[in-house]
Amino acid sequence: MSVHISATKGEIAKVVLLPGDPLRAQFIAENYLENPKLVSKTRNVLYYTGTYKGKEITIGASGMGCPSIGIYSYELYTEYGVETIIRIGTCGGYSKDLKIFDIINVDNAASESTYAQYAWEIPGDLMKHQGNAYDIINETAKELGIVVKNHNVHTSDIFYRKSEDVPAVATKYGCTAVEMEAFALFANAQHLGKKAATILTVSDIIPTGEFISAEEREKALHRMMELALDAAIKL
Ligand SMILES: O=P(O)(O)O[C@H]1O[C@H](CO)[C@@H](O)[C@H]1O
Ligand SMILES: O=c1cc[nH]c(=O)[nH]1
Repeated sequence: MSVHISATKGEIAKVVLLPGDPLRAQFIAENYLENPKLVSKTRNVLYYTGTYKGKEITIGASGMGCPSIGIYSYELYTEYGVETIIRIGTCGGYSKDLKIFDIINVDNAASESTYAQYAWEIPGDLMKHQGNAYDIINETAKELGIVVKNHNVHTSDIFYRKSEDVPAVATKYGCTAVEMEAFALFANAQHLGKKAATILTVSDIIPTGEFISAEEREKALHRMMELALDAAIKL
């Protein structure tokens, strides 16, 4: 039991899939895991452990933003012995070159966030994915015939903003899309010597204003879910 997760130590698997949304975690667990067991519901942030193709996997939520994923990923790595976290999230495309439902396997997350600096004294505005999960996701995508884009993304603290211009840090690193957690996840994993990857489905195209509904964000991300699960069983 940690401050924000009520599971007992043996109830969390070594590999955890981490969407932002607790109801997406519940949907994946109930539709893909064999014998899913609810192991934590502190603050209504749901964690389930079950098996997928015979391997034990935990699926839980990170909440939104660097502070929230910073807490959950730190407790999972340090209090539950988790070795790998794969974030499975949604993102907004900065250009019309991306299409709704495109999938990105994040190489680097660029951010204005002070999280890495102030938490772990890791300087700079770019954090890389950690360990071999990224490569395994790419290999698994090939096997499943799923097209993934290996892009840098922008991790922002901001969802709504005044200016429609692409923020400078995103331009600096060629980020094609924006989300809100990968930077802090990668920072925690680097500091702790753990593995972390982030797979994102494009849910909004910022220049055109296209977007998918909250229900689709919860349920219609099947290819990303299958990719993450089939990669997770190799980790
Ligand atoms: O769909 P999730 O995983 O929550 O990810 C994205 O969606 C949320 C914003 O709507 C932020 O958490 C952002 O990173
Ligand atoms: O952070 C996010 C996630 C989805 N769509 C956005 O525009 N931003």
